[in-house]
Amino acid sequence: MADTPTDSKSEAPSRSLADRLSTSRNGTNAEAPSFTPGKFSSSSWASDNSSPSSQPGNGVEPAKTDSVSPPPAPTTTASSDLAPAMMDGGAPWQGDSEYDNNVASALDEPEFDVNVKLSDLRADPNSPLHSAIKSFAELNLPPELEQGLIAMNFTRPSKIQERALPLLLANPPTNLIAQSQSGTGKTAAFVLNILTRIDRTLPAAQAVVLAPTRELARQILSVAQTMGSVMTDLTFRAAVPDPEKRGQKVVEHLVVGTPGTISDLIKRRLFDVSHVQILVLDEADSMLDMSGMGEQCKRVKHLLPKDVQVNLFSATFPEQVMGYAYAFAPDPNVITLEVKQLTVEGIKQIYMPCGGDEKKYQLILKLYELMTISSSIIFVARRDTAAELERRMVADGHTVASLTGALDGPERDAIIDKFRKGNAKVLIATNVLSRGIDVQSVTVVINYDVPLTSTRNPDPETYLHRIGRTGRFGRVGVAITLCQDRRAVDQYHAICRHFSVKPYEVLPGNWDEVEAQLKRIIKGSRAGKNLDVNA
Ligand SMILES: Nc1ncnc2c1ncn2[C@@H]1O[C@H](COP(=O)(O)OP(=O)(O)OP(=O)(O)O)[C@@H](O)[C@H]1O
Repeated sequence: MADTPTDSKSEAPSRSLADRLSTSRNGTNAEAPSFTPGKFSSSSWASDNSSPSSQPGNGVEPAKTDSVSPPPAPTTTASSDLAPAMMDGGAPWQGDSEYDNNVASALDEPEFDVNVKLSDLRADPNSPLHSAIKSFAELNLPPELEQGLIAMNFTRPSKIQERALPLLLANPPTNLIAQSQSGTGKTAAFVLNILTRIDRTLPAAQAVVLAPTRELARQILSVAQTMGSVMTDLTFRAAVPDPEKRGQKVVEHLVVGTPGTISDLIKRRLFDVSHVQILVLDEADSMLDMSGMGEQCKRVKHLLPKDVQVNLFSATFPEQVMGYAYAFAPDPNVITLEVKQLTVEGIKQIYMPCGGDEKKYQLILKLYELMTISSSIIFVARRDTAAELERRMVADGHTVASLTGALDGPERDAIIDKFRKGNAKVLIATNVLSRGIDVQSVTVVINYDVPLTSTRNPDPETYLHRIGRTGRFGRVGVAITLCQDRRAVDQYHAICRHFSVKPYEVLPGNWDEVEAQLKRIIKGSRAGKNLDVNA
């Protein structure tokens, strides 16, 4: 098992992937993938440029309503055959316990000519980034928080922020179940409510946010710290497994953590929850999954004051968890989306049938040869697949890192931080990273394995969350799913049918043609429309 994060410069021969990957960040915007460095110059993905997304409006229901010579390819094993410890996340969550190189490219045009501004997206009432109001000021937030929003560079609310905030901020506090597409700003919605309600003169914990992984908990905490940066005396605590903090009392105003750690702190009387007035579950549908963290979340809630305001946020609320959601957050206001509204138009969805596991591995190498990618995540189903894929890619000269639940907390923190900083450009991950992680430079997500549930059925929710690691807040992204056999193709199509999505099929083989197709797809992204890639 390649437990060590590899960014192995010593082994990197002539073809270091990192050398060919551009860190194309411009302001807060990441560059969309382009092709064949040297031939195809990167487009200027200027700040605020992106493709339009056309999502129907959110419906607000008011209240009550993986070298050598040659090693085997990383295998894709049916999840039902797995020792549970090999799996991370997905459905259900495992918790925090946690070639020919002859591409005669015709892609020598300097750049695509279509740019669509974020402001255009915001003007489109069907976009999830649209809001009727022009600024956060109209939400009557405390002035210090407006300063925090300036620190975040947020000028206007997104649709979910515009709709959720008035419901969250109203008094008496009411529970909320809120759904909005990936990357549309749900974090800010619940953090703003929390920061508005905390009484800083009271030196006690007043808000608890539960997240499924330490990475997401740390990310949420960091958003809150930035937003609350001008609020003097506001204190924060990450409650994730951390040997250094074991035994330390929780006295901070806002506590963000994983449910196991938080319930443990409360039970050991290290966390006085008597002043907690807000409980937020991010990725609430996976948190409430009774085969996952549901019991731990219930336990935490039962330890909190009875009148706590409960906020459940996610991009997905499958029908089977809605009952748990209503029981967990009684009498809520509800903001929901129809299933066909859930996919983000800016994320171009591609699948590539590739005829076997070894061919799948070769395809990965080829894709990284063809595309100049800012940052990318390769999702795999199993920890051993991640380890083997990492080992092979490194042996083949690529610089990659991998993050799975097999690593201990500090190792995970170091890897995700390195990826965020752009010091690792390719991250191989299990589903432990499929939800919530916001790294704007991620322009490509590759599903090395079609996401499946523990019962080996197609897993649309995990798919949606995985591909949602790209295309954040109006940016362009590409999601490529590799299908090693007919069955995987069928499983992929079942997922697409679930979301009423018509994916692009790109057949490997003729690499000139593959390159041309990918180019057309991305061009279509920038133009905000689906082009006929076979045209
Ligand atoms: N009003 C805003 N203006 C500009 N950028 C924003 C705004 N709100 C959020 N963002 C940015 O959008 C990105 C996505 O936000 P966030 O991570 O909260 O999305 P999310 O809806 O929680 O996604 P997911 O479902 O994947 O968890 C972040 O980089 C955040 O900084």
